[in-house]
Amino acid sequence: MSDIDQLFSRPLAQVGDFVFDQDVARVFPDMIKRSVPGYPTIIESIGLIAGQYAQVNSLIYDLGCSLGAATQSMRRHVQVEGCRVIAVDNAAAMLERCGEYLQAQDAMVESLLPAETRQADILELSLEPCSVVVLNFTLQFVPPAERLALLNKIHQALLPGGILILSEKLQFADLATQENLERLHYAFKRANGYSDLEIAQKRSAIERIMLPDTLECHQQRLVKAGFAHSHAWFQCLNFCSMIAYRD
Ligand SMILES: Nc1ncnc2c1ncn2[C@@H]1O[C@H](C[S@+](CC[C@H]([NH3+])C(=O)[O-])CC(=O)[O-])[C@@H](O)[C@H]1O
Ligand SMILES: O=C(O)C(=O)Cc1ccccc1
Repeated sequence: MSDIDQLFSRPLAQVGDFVFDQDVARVFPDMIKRSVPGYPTIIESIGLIAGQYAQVNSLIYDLGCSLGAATQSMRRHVQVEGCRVIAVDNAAAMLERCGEYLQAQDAMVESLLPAETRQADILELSLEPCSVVVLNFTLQFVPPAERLALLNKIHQALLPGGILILSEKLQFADLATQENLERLHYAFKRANGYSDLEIAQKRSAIERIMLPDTLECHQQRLVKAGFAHSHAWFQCLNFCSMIAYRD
């Protein structure tokens, strides 16, 4: 169903900005697993964590769902009456495949948590009251100036006792730490079969559109958005996942 990622394997005359189009949708499961250290663990754990915080008769949002890996995991783990997942992405090619994967999951497993897809810009979407919101490697693609407003909106929509699960690639203020973890991330990609050319071209494609923040920046912004309590629950190299609590 999904192909091997070879999108950056040939030398390109010019590397344009990365877009979530049909070519990316076709290889995305392979690309993200070979590019993000800890991704399978994060996906499985999102289901587990959501299972602890999902509330009866409430919504769960998966914002920037791509092909719906986090949504599928939550559907496997959450067994709460009247709960429903809304999986949102603004990329038509990604969301179309997400819908197909969710249908395939329905065909394989009985009585899963209901899930629906919605094509929308998460910056414009109005959120209904919800118990769990997932931003799994999505905030890093949102323009930095819009990030606080998005987190504010999420905090306002969360029910008391609700949580935001926020996963991001991290930047480090300390130069040596930044260089060490970046080098290890490249070693991870090399070990997963990417060539130096693929790594360099992918880096050029994402450097203008994917802008990671430091952990401190995330924590301070979460506080500003109203999340008095947050902490990391996972880090592998320069990739991290946090939980932020709506008191
Ligand atoms: N403004 C926006 N509105 C809606 N969607 C957006 C927006 N900006 C970016 N996206 C979407 O956010 C997703 C980011 S990928 C998330 C992986 C997934 N969460 C996973 O659990 O596999 C991360 C990565 O590729 O590194 C893409 O599908 C974009 O179209
Ligand atoms: O590939 C990278 O270097 C990344 O940081 C992660 C990534 C994964 C999939 C699409 C875009 C970025």
